[in-house]
Amino acid sequence: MGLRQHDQTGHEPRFATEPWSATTRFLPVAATGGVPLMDIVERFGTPAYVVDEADVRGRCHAFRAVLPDADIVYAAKAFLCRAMATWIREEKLGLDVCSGGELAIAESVGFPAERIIFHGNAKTPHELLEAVNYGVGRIVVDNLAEVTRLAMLVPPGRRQKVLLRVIPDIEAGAHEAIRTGGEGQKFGLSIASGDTAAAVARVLLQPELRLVGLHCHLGSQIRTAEPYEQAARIMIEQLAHIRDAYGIVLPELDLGGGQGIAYLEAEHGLTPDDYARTVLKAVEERSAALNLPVPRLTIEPGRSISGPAGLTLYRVIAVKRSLTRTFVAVDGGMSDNPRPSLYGARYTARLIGRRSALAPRQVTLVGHHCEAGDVIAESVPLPSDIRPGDVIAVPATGAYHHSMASTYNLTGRPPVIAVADGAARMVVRREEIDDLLRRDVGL
Ligand SMILES: Cc1ncc(COP(=O)(O)O)c(C=O)c1O
Ligand SMILES: N[C@@H](CCCC[NH3+])C(=O)O
Repeated sequence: MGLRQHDQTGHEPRFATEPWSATTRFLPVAATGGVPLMDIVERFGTPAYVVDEADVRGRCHAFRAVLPDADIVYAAKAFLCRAMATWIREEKLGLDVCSGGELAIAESVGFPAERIIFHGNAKTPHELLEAVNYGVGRIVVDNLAEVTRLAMLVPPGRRQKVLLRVIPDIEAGAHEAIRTGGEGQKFGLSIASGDTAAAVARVLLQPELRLVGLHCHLGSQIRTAEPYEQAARIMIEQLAHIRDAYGIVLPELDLGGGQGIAYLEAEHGLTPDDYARTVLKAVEERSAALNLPVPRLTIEPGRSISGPAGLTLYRVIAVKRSLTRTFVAVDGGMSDNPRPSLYGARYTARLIGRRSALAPRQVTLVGHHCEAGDVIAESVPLPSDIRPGDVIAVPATGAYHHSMASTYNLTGRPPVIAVADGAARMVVRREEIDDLLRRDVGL
């Protein structure tokens, strides 16, 4: 979802779905959603997360179009609620879940179990049991101990399909905290240490488990295709090693997610086209070279499906001109967007609801939390008459915002408002003080 700038007619910005193109940008584009943002502010208040259903569905189609033979599995951790799980189910994608909570949402909308992949580096026995009982299609084994633990939970007469999560030893991702493809981080089985080989041997010894393939996930917010090309080659080589060592050809290869998006106007995301072209070529070439059948591919995009489809609306509470900077403080902050403080993530923002003839000036958009680091965006150009009561929209907040929101300073989490066909509806309600107090059982 892009934000249309104020047009010459002075109309309020409306929702606008950006088609996938060579780049993903927040440039003026034709309005399609038809919901004025100020209507949402008036009906639902601020702060509020807004998600454009058509945009989400369009991004699902875009991946499906370029990878018609692959399983496209949406990574729920990016953004999940019942509405989102329903759209993903209707779009016939799979769902990657990594907790009992995410699985419960999937179950609550009747998400087909076979299309679910269950992840996690420390799945509890209870979570494993829930996953097995629901009949999830694949469980991704992350460590050696999990093999027997899982096998013991599978009911007699059933065989649980598993993938092994392998460390391809590739460094990719926008920040150290979201790089998961190298040695020395907590996810997956090392090839170099022999853990991958040991895990294959262990799984093959368990009649309750059926090893169907390998998985890797390099990291997140990767904006070029090269790391995926490398990963595809390394993973195909691992499939060939397994064939040579055990005489079995594993039919599936899951390359995880991580496709990057644009957060700023000057940035480019990794398009499904570029991603698919590079990965398919690498998989086909390397398979042919090693005399392996081309495996069935799975990918797990999260951010690139929900991220650009969302934005956050805030109300300006205070404007402070210090000696060095102008601070624009809004009614949300690090509780609804922890990404700047966790990963140094950068955002842009727009004034909506009124036009200003004044030239923009660079401001620092900050939240209301009791932390000096509670910054939503640095150096944002906003009109110099920005004032309390104004409404600000921050684009590209559809992934890892709602799902990572906290109640810091006992702030209730914002609602999620879905827009579709010119109408807005609340799909997750605002967290009220009563919700926060309900958990506190007192003395
Ligand atoms: C196993 C796995 N798959 C998929 C994803 C989705 O990543 P992204 O939202 O960057 O596409 C993640 C998160 O990084 C992950 O851990
Ligand atoms: N939470 C991270 C992405 C982590 C992906 C999960 N492995 C972010 O907001 O960028």
